[in-house]
Amino acid sequence: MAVYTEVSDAALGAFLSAYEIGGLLSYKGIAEGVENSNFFLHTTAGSYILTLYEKRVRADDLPFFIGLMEHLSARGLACPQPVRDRAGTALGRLCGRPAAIVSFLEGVSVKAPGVDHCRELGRALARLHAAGADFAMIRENSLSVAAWRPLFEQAEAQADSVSPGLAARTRDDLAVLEAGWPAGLPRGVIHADLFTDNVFFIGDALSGLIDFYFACTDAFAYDLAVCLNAWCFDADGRFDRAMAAALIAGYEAERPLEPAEVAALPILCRGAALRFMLTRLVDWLNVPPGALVKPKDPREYDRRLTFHRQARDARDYGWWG
Ligand SMILES: Nc1ncnc2c1ncn2[C@@H]1O[C@H](COP(=O)(O)OP(=O)(O)O)[C@@H](O)[C@H]1O
Ligand SMILES: N[C@@H](CCOP(=O)(O)O)C(=O)O
Repeated sequence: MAVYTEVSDAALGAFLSAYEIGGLLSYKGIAEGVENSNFFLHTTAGSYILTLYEKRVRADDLPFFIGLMEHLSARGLACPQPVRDRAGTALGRLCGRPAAIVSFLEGVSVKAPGVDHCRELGRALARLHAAGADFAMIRENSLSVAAWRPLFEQAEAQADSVSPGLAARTRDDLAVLEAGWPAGLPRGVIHADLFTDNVFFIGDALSGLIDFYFACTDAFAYDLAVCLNAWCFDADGRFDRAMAAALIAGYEAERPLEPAEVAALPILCRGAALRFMLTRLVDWLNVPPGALVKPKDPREYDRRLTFHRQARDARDYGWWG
């Protein structure tokens, strides 16, 4: 359960008094998520999500995240809409943390996605990229290639205790990725963390995207690479090319990839896998005492890297041109 900061009834009541969202009927900590503390709020006016921003979220970045959700909602993308208080502010402070209230989205995340889910996801990802095109703010990706070696250095000494040989494998990956990381690809607003738990469906239809707290300005194809990693490996860690083909086809139905993006897909996928392996590894080795959180397993992404290391070109990822 990701609740790093406990919120008392009294503190929440005082915080909510600044908003026009009715009287509080109930609230509870949300079991899913790993980054922030999230609470489900039920008020006389409806349902909302309260987020207290924790560790990896920099306060300076919050105006980007809040502004982006407002921008995307205004363009019809189904994503959380920040709620402003009576003073017109969407960012407050609660229990010593920056905090915001956003609209509640209906839908459920799929644990075992299929081809149709992947096609829908691809379309939604391309629509997100299009809807962000005229968003004025810039946020560089603070978890891109330059951040990976410093992350690894935090965990290097203990890496082999998590998986034998992990330190050496990671050193090799870093050398390849730092030498060959592509520059100059089409870029704009990307989600950068569109895992299955951040995508809601109602029946077979995609109903919303959540969790924009890694969103940034980076290569569109890197976002696709994050999704290929998160959606297209089965429970045993085998890559499912049919799901990947559907994801890419869904994306290309809205926004065809440029040749340079197609050529870069293998290295982008390898880099995306390393990024999640490293943040998971650091978290795995540093669970805060008393935190109600289940860290995610870095070994899942160590296994994905085995696939990416031997991939030759975009066809290995289901792209058929
Ligand atoms: N706007 C929303 N509508 C409905 N549920 C939400 C919303 N935002 C978050 N949640 C719920 O809270 C969980 C954790 O949110 P998330 O933003 O992924 O947290 P974290 O950033 O801590 O990983 C989600 O898996 C979902 O169940
Ligand atoms: N998606 C990341 C962890 C971030 O968690 P989220 O709940 O914010 O998606 C991972 O799987 O490592």
